[in-house]
Amino acid sequence: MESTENRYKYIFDEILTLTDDGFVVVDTNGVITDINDQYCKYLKTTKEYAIGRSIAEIIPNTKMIDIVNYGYREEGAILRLSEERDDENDSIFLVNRSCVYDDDHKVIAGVAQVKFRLQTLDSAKKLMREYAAYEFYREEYQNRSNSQCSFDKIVGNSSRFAEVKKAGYKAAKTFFPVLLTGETGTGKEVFAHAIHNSSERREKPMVSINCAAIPNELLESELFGYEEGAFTGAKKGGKKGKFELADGGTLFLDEIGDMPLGMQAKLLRVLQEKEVEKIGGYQPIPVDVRIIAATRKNLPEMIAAEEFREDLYYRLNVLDIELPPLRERRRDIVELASYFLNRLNSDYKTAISLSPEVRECFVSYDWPGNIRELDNVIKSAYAACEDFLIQLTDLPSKMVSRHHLAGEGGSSKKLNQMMEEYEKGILLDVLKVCGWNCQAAANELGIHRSALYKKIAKYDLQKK
Ligand SMILES: Nc1ncnc2c1ncn2[C@@H]1O[C@H](COP(=O)(O)OP(=O)(O)OP(=O)(O)O)[C@@H](O)[C@H]1O
Repeated sequence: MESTENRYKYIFDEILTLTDDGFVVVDTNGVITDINDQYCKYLKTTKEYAIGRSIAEIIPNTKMIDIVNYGYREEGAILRLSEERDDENDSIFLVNRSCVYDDDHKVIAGVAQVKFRLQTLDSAKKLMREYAAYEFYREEYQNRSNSQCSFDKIVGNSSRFAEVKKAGYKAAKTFFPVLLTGETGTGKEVFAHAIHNSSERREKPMVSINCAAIPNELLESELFGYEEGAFTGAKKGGKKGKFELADGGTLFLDEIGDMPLGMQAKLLRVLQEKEVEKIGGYQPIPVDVRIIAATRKNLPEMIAAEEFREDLYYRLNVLDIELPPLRERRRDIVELASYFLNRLNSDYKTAISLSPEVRECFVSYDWPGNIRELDNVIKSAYAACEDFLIQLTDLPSKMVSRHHLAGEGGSSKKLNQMMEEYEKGILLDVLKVCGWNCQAAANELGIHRSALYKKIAKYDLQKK
């Protein structure tokens, strides 16, 4: 049976072999009794040579002689082992030194531990810090996108828009692809976010790509990624494509109507196979992505003109949601305008409001740029306004001149005529949406049913 002393010697040797650190042990005279290979390798010596020699001979600037002579310990000291090494980082380490006592508290040896993996530890700490920062921004981003883009936060309560929101909410509860159509600035992107944020995928990323904004030759690498060395200028380590980044979440393909035909074929293949092949890669990567596409183009017309693939259209257009232009939901205009103005008021601690004439002008204007245009008009009027009230003079001249056709320079009768036309338009919209159910339409308009009958008679409104 092994003696206790031998047993510990074997264990001690094994520990010195297994560790990544350098270890050296000296006796009370500073003579090396043990040293492991890791330390020898660094010192460019061998165990056979070092053991039995004074440590000062092997490491000229050693402190181990003091440690055993004066009996103290030192933790976390920075050591620069050799001045001659050219790579400075390679010669700086963290060192723990200590003396060993026997039962009578007499110094019997000195031990030094050199942490060669200092750089690795530092990198790990740096990574941890960066990961914490990344987590912070990820949560912030998620909070912001969740708070700004959920269906209950989307402004607009006209019956036409409420129907569209309902369709969006229903779509969010399925996993089918969604095609969002509508003029520019009608809120397609906002809707895409709301669908993602109301879906089961909300904890996973929603990744967006604007197919019109990316040059054709880059679109493929943006969507599918590439392997290192795939082409001249490819990044070291390659690059993940949007499909991979959106794995488990949603990929928003904005302006899909601008995707070149060649790319449409590749996209179709990915949607069919549910896997992507990186440029320069051989292994297909499985991806689980929900697609939401958007366009302001008329895809059926593009299909007829052979500019858009019909098979891709049917893949994308499982659920079709059309965002109505603002002029078809005039009841939302003032609410949206107030929403944008309140946002500015709260940001800049002001209390600016809209004059009744401005409201009228807004309701009668056609808003070709839709909600985006309205947002911009509010911003420029807010900047231009001198009192606490936004007046017609603060609006872009093209809007006011059209509005003035009805007011200034003419009689008030002309304005009345215009207002009546708009009232007629709103009544027709609401009646249409309510299927000509007068009670429902009156409720929607917030007027009594008899008042609605009078207006129907006044304008001679009829179901076509
Ligand atoms: N219902 C809404 N409530 C508040 N702001 C909205 C709403 N819909 C859209 N917006 C704002 O209007 C602007 C345009 O919206 P968005 O970018 O979603 O439109 P889009 O239809 O995707 O436009 P495009 O086709 O030009 O890309 C954005 O600033 C958005 O925040």
